[in-house]
Amino acid sequence: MMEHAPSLTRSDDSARESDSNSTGAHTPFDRSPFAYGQTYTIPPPGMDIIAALPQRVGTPQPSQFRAVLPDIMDPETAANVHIRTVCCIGAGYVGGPTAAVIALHNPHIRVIVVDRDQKRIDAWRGRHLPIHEPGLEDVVRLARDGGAEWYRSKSENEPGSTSDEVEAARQPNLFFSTACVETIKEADMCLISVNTPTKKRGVGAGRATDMAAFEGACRDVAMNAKPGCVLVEKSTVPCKTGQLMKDIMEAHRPGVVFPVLSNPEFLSEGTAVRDLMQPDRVVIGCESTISGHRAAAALANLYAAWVPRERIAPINIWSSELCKLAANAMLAQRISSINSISAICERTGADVGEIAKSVGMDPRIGPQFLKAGLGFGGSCFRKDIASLTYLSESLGLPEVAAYWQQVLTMNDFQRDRFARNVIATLNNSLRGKKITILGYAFKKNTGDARESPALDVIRILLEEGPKSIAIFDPLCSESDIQRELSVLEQDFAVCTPAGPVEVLSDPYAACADSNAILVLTDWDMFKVTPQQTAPTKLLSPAESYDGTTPSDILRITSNFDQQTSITKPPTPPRTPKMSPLPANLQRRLLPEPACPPECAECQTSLTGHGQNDKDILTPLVWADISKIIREPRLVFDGRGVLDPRAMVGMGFRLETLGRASLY
Ligand SMILES: NC(=O)C1=CN([C@@H]2O[C@H](COP(=O)(O)OP(=O)(O)OC[C@H]3O[C@@H](n4cnc5c(N)ncnc54)[C@H](O)[C@@H]3O)[C@@H](O)[C@H]2O)C=CC1
Ligand SMILES: O=C(O)[C@H]1O[C@H](OP(=O)(O)OP(=O)(O)OC[C@H]2O[C@@H](n3ccc(=O)[nH]c3=O)[C@H](O)[C@@H]2O)[C@H](O)[C@@H](O)[C@@H]1O
Repeated sequence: MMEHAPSLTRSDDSARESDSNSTGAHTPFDRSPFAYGQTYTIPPPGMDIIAALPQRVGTPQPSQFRAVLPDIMDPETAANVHIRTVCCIGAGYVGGPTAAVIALHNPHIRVIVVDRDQKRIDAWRGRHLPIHEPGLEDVVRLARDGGAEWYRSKSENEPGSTSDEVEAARQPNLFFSTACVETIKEADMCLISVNTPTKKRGVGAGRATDMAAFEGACRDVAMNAKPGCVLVEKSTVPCKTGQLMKDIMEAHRPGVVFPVLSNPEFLSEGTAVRDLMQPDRVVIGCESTISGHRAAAALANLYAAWVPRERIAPINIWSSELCKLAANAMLAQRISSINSISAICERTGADVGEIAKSVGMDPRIGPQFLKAGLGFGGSCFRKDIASLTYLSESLGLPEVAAYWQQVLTMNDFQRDRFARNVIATLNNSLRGKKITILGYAFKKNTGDARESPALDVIRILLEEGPKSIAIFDPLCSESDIQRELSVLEQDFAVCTPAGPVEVLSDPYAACADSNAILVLTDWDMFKVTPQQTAPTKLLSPAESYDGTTPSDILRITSNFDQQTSITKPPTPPRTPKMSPLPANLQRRLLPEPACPPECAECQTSLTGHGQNDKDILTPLVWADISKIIREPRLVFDGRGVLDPRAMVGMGFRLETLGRASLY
């Protein structure tokens, strides 16, 4: 292995490395971006700011070394750093899919994903992947399990030809392991994609980034990596974290060069595979040193296996770190902007959907991220804006911090006023009342229950002491939802047997006898289609449906005056499974034996072998729901997914964020 190690030492670059003097500080917030042992004087008006930056004695000016630096996009430059083994640290929503797509497109490279969480690693190795992402299963299977040899008739490509040609079997090149240290020792490149949440306590609590996991991963690398191993920040980190990494490496391995790159990830959950397969851009931030450029070229080369080179953007490392925070902040800012307008709409009779449409038709603005609703959730927007706010404050820019803080304030305002409207509409009391929550995930097509807007809504509702809160989500598991809700346990009994909150796997059971239904996720299955406006056949309990599985029939026994039994609509025929792989790769997938009948995951998990992504989209029959909820059939649409006319036509009273009430 060692013979293939990237053979960079400090002497290669000593004249040109732009490392700064370390202050030994532990987070980039502890120091000004210009500090690192130097002072910076604000230049007089009109003076070139770059020219005013302090220069280290003996450090060549950028203009001096630019000419001798190799071109990052030149494949020959990449050839200077031999990448045979990539270690991806962190097998989460980013690490797993990213590693899988890199491995798929670079069959000659071994990609090993490591994590300390044994359960997660076991799941990645098994048939039920730990995360649900459309198309992910096929990508993982081909890279992890290898592909069958394939006899391709030449006539497929050359009509008239009769001879066959063989595509060799594909060897597995994606591995999952808990052996972090051993894998780091082998790696030529380490992608760090561990979690970087907001600090919960201590200095900067609630805003600063908790770098503990990231620093831990860096220390593991520092103590074990081969000299010259390329370190890649994939996690979203505060600007100047690259310096922190260099400081950690220098502390443990003085004098050894470890090039540091920033390669932020822009994928969205629910579309991760598509985003990775067809990225808008791949940003690679590097230092202006020979080792930095060579390392960046090597990473660019991995991506160039499937991403057009013009979409790979080599930039300054600090710009790269900051552009990730800026991108998330600006996307979130659009959501808060349209949500602020939605509040005005409700008081004026304007319709926020119409406004978003007309505003978005201006090509300078564009239609995306203008969907009003409960505001943004998920594990990233809030923490990244908090991080940007904290960074701004640390840099002595309170006005900038206040500007971005307002995006978060507006987000909180939105879910707060939504929940308060529910309470007000129910006569300011939830005592003895049942509330149904349809959708817990922070957005559709993901089973990620983290940082859901639903949590804030539930917290406010619980203050009113409802009789019960029934939650249904097609993909979030009961255990994940309960884990998220457990943060409320200090104030309320929540999911305990005596607690009011229950997670149900059947939407009709969740809605039965409810005083109000709250739609909190934009799942397609909640949308109203013509099919959903027609009730399915209602059966009396006596003539109930003789289906074979309990979930095919729902008998709702409520304290309604009449007992009703309702059949669910027939399950639509299974649609062919969506695969991101081209046909020639799909047919090389190795057959997977079925799980044993007692496989617990098969009963509960919606991910894994054979799972059809469209199975989770079986539409809800609102006409049936109108018969099982209490008068006045209140529905609160927090995501703007329900058609007002259709809902009112079915007898519902509908309240939608950003629209005047309809009933
Ligand atoms: N979730 C998303 O859609 C996106 C997340 N990001 C960023 O990517 C980073 C990772 O996010 P997720 O994948 O969502 O996090 P995650 O929480 O799903 O996964 C992180 C994994 O890292 C593991 N880990 C932590 N420290 C470790 C160590 N020292 N050694 C080995 N494993 C370790 C944890 O056990 C966990 O499984 C974060 O910085 C996030 O901001 C960026 C773009 C999209
Ligand atoms: O850094 C990250 O983690 C990622 O964060 C977001 O991706 P994600 O959070 O997965 O999902 P989004 O589609 O951005 O939605 C975020 C939240 O905003 C809400 N949203 C989105 C769009 C909109 O118009 N309105 C709206 O309320 C969604 O419902 C969801 O709660 C970004 O879109 C990704 O580019 C980024 O990589």
